Amino acid sequence: MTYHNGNNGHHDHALADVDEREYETLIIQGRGKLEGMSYHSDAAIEDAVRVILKQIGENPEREGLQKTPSRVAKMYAELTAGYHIDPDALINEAVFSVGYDEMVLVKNIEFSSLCEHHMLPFMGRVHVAYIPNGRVVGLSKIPRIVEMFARRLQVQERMTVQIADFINQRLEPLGVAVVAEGVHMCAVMRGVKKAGATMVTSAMRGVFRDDPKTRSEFMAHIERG
Ligand SMILES: Nc1nc2c(ncn2[C@@H]2O[C@H](COP(=O)(O)OP(=O)(O)OP(=O)(O)O)[C@@H](O)[C@H]2O)c(=O)[nH]1
Ligand SMILES: [Zn+2]
Repeated sequence: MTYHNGNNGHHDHALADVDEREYETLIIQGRGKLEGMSYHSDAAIEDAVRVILKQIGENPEREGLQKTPSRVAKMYAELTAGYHIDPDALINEAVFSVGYDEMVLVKNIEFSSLCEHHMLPFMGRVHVAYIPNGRVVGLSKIPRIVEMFARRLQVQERMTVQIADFINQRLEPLGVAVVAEGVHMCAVMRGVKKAGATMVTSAMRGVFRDDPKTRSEFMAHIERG
């Protein structure tokens, strides 16, 4: 839909210059992968950033800001690349049959994401454990799975659950545990301004949910740092 201001056919604001179909195409062009692909800029995002710059009282044409709209557009392509990752390509058949049924734990996986409420970063660490049921996944794939769900607009709870459910579906293990610890810039830089507060979320599936001993073994591992 386009909006006209009614007098000379000019649009009210820059975003309205792009109709919806065009806008979708631009979004698709703007997508990026986590690596191995350059990020394209997105004209509609650039226009929107120029509007924001003007509205906060800045001059988008001044030297330091001239390239900012295209930088921001590329930045969003990178920070939201997780929407466009193909989970099958990510796993790349790196699921192996192994007769190992003890806990596999990958801890201190760093993540950064954007909160969906303010589009400000939240970042921290994720710890992932599972107990295989005949199948294990390539070690590097666990941080990649975390990235796929972090590089979207998120709430930390949903990111945590998505990581757990994805591993649960792909490996059908005896259990999965995911704990995320995040610091939210929307609570640090603005609003309540609580710099020291960390949010901890968890998702437990299978034996981690049903068996307190397995769960506390996992918690003991991650509390050790
Ligand atoms: N549960 C949860 N809340 C989040 C997350 N990221 C941001 N929030 C919160 O989402 C809430 C949005 O609340 P609103 O009252 O709609 O927004 P607001 O007026 O900006 O709120 P304040 O931050 O309290 O100033 C805030 O309490 C944020 O701290 C997250 O990952 N999980
Ligand atoms: Zn927020």
